[in-house]
Amino acid sequence: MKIVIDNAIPFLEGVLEPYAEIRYLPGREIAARDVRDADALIVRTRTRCDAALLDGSRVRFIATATIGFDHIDLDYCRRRQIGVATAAGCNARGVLQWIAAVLHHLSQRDGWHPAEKTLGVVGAGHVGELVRRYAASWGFRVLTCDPPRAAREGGGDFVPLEEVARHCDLVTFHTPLDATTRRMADEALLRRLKPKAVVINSSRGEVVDGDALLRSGRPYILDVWEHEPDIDRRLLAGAILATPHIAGYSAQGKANATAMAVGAVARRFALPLEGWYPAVAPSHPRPIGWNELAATIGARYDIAAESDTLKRHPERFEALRNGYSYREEYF
Ligand SMILES: NC(=O)C1=CN([C@@H]2O[C@H](COP(=O)(O)OP(=O)(O)OC[C@H]3O[C@@H](n4cnc5c(N)ncnc54)[C@H](O)[C@@H]3O)[C@@H](O)[C@H]2O)C=CC1
Ligand SMILES: O=C(O)C(=O)[C@H](O)COP(=O)(O)O
Repeated sequence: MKIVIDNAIPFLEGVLEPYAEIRYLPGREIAARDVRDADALIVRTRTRCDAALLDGSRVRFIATATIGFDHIDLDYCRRRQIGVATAAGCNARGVLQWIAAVLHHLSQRDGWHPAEKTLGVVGAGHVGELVRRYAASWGFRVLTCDPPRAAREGGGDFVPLEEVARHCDLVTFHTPLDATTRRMADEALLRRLKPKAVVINSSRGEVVDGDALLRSGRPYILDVWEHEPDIDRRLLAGAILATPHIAGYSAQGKANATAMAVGAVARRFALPLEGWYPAVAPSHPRPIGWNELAATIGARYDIAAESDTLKRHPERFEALRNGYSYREEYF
């Protein structure tokens, strides 16, 4: 058996070698000729898994060590009977920490307390639901928009996007990228936001129309970008904070992702690796009050310094991600 693996997936070297021939390659460079004789792929967001990559190959299974899966053509895989496994929820707490750092930075910069602000959460899955819960505990009034959940759960505690736009001082996007969410923050929506409402995007760059965002004059903070790693320099320059798609880069999030990918491959090919987990200290999920957060987040995660680095060196977007010191999850 042969498995082709993105060489930036951490904690993986040596784990699958006893059971398969392994080839590590940079995710962006994995090409059709590399996967032709592979049985399985373990990828990240950097490998587009579609007909161009997979036609004529013998790949039967793809595990992605990421939450998002918009880089995988699921219809094609279904037609070709290629199994796909994702790492649902793996790094949701990493993103929560990024959001906490963002909110704390804004509160310091603009001199407000969460009790004075309404936060809109668009998409309330693994990430959005955590954000909604913690933000409410910090004192924000939280309005949540998630039409698929509202339909499934019969309304629930959800509001239409229109209401988020009308009432929120900050709007954070946590949807997958698909046909319903591509450019959901378009000219029309951005125009309906409050004039000083801050747009925060850590979902996928394509969820927010970057040109429209610039034209709207709304302040914004971005972790994800259209056309990564060749990001729009005007958009970068105008961001309050700009980070290189690392919101989910916590040590525990990466460990979860690798373990979930290994577990999926082990189940599919009957390898004795069920329950394998890397030697990484587990996270300790716990509530954290706003005061404790304010007193600790700066020492744990200097998001302003990270943003300065990206602004000075946008050409290093991918290198900054690949050389990232994964953050520890401490709540
Ligand atoms: N920047 C980063 O490092 C990371 C980014 N992500 C991105 O964040 C996204 C969300 O992650 P999870 O919460 O784990 O996904 P999830 O699948 O658990 O939740 C997504 C939620 O969005 C909702 N949704 C779908 N369409 C919607 C629409 N049109 N309007 C409003 N809500 C809608 C779904 O009903 C679901 O509840 C991922 O798909 C991924 O693209 C995830 C992890 C790290
Ligand atoms: O999990 C996701 O979805 C993400 O966007 C990741 O945190 C970033 O993924 P990679 O850099 O590992 O592709």
